Amino acid sequence: MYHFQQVYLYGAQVTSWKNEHREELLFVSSKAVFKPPKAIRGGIPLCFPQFGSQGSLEQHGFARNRFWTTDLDPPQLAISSSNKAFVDLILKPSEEDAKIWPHRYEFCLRVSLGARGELMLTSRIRNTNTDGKPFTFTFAYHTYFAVTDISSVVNKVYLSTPTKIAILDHERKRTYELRKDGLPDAVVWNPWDKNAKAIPDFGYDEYKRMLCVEAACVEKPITLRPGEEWKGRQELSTVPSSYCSGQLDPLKLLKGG
Ligand SMILES: O=P(O)(O)OC[C@H]1O[C@H](O)[C@H](O)[C@@H](O)[C@@H]1O
Repeated sequence: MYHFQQVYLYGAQVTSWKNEHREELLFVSSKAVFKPPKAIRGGIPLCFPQFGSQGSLEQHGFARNRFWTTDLDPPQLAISSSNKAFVDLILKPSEEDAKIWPHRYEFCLRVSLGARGELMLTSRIRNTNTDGKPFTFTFAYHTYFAVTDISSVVNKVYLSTPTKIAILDHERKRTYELRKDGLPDAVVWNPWDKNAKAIPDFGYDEYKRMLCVEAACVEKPITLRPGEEWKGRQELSTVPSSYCSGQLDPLKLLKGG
């Protein structure tokens, strides 16, 4: 039995995902601030409509800093027998948002937990502009994975990555599997010691126990015309093995189904 402890509606951010041993699989800083208007340092913030600082908006866009509401009329999505526990959330622009990003949209997010404990996030973004104008955005699931001890990781954007990514935690003999659709890029980030000290909501030495692997669409921004919809999906699961143990070959994992 897996435990899905918390879906935080602020920023529609998942802040906890536990396995059958009640071990936390996501990292949240001990100094994280759970108070608007600030993104929570950890979990899975959503970056929209801008990833990073390349653009006129605040870093990673505003979606992670907004209150979302429960979507009472969600778009039709297939519900399999193994995917019955879910919550539908929606974000629409406020008048203030429209001043900094002059577009109308509906961002529908479904967060679901599968029978094997897999955590799935499906984002559907629709252009609802009535002035006939298209809009363009970049996007990422900025997932903070909890790891035992970070070894050698650099801040990099990988373009056109495979749809499956494996993150190996040798010490815990745990491998995270990240599957993604509609998200061709992947950003790997860890602030490391000096930068971590400059982040106020990040605890001393906590950089050693986290790794962000972000399923993203950053190289080629997405453009939607009115009425068009984009879908981006991320699925996280774990397998109790590691490359070191010889039970899992990452190359086979990436090639496999
Ligand atoms: O501090 P934040 O705005 O949450 O951003 C945290 C980090 O996110 C991404 O991974 C970027 O590549 C980093 O440059 C950035 O520092």
